[in-house]
Amino acid sequence: MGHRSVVEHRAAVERLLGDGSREQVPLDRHTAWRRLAADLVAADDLPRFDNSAMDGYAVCPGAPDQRTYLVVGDVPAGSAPAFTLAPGQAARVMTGARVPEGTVGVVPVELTDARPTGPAPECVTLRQDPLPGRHVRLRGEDVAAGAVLAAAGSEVTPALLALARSAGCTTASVHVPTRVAVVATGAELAPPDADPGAGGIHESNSDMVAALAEAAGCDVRRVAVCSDEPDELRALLDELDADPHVDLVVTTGGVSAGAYEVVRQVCSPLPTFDFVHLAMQPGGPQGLGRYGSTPVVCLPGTPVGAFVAFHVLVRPALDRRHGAPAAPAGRAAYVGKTRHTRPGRVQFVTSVLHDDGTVTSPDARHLTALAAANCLIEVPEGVDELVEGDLVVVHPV
Ligand SMILES: Nc1nc2c(c(=O)[nH]1)N[C@H]1C(S)=C(S)[C@@H](COP(=O)(O)OP(=O)(O)OC[C@H]3O[C@@H](n4cnc5c(N)ncnc54)[C@H](O)[C@@H]3O)O[C@H]1N2
Ligand code: MOO
Repeated sequence: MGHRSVVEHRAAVERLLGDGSREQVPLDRHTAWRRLAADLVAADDLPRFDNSAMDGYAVCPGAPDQRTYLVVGDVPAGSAPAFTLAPGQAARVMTGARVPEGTVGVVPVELTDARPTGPAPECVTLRQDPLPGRHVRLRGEDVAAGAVLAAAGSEVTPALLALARSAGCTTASVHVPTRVAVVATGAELAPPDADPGAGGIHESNSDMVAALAEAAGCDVRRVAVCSDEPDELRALLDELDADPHVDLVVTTGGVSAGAYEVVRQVCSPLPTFDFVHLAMQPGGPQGLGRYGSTPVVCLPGTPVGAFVAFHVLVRPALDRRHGAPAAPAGRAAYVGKTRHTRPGRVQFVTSVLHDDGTVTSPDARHLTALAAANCLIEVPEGVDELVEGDLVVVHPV
């Protein structure tokens, strides 16, 4: 086993996963949270035409003291008035309706003598002057056709969906989700509905890693649990390699120094694989390579190690494939309580970042600490103590 820095291994995972692809997809709710692969450009003006922001009367003012106007038309939303207002004329308009040519301003129905419902009256008396532009939304005032609504790399949020659809966009070029298979290995692992027996445990990594992959924008195609039998893992990897719908396999367990390390037994003889011990804790033992033509990233079996390794090593490569901007180098926080750390390796401590900017770490070996964590403190290699009040770098998880 070689020794490798986190930075070096993260780069190796990025090289292994490579670039993703892009596709043109309908701009609907299924596109939400994906990343744009190209700028999204308005197809239409928004608004598409001058329209009323109020239920009321579109008015073309007459004499300065004129209060009562002839109502020459009635315009519900969705219709296009075929007439033009002359000075001294008004038309009843509904919110969102196209205002007739000649409209100077709109007076809300509440500020007139007209009843809000029923047929339009012949005349209307205004209690407010029709101010120029008042309650009129002008064509293109929000966005002009051809304007960039969101740059490549932006996430398609529900609000961006609303903007883009309103501006007439029907499709978008987005990054294709990486199709992932997750394989948890270990003879001791019992599925949730099985009795683990005397020496077995409740299996948990497979769905944790699958959920992390989905949160990273992946399309999880397969979640499997495999024993420590090399032939069983080989058969499963053969099957996944033959599946054209799998871009990446993530395994957990079976990579350290024991006698039954199935992932290492099956993969380390392959010249395309590399098993290393990273200068990082947890998540130190790691492997990566190609099984056939399929990239495989091998995470350690401890749930905390697998979680941390996914965040620190795999997520950045997925973000890159999915067009997300590179994660910031972390944010600063103050240590809330003094604690020892192990020197000699970079530590990623599952921790809680509080609203007051302090960060505390329950016993990081425990899954309760993992479940409570909202960040990882990155403790540099040489540091053996985090002292209350010290500034540290944290990464949100
Ligand atoms: N002699 C050495 N022993 C170990 C070393 C070492 O360097 N020398 N490294 C330790 C470190 S650090 C880690 S991390 C683990 C990694 O071991 P493996 O990746 O081979 O994982 P396993 O041995 O299969 O399992 C470790 C641990 O996690 C539990 N586990 C495994 N898979 C699951 C799962 N899907 N769901 C829930 N829990 C799981 C498993 O039962 C073990 O308790 O090696 C250390 N040993
Ligand atoms: O590196 Mo292991 O993941 O310490 O626990």
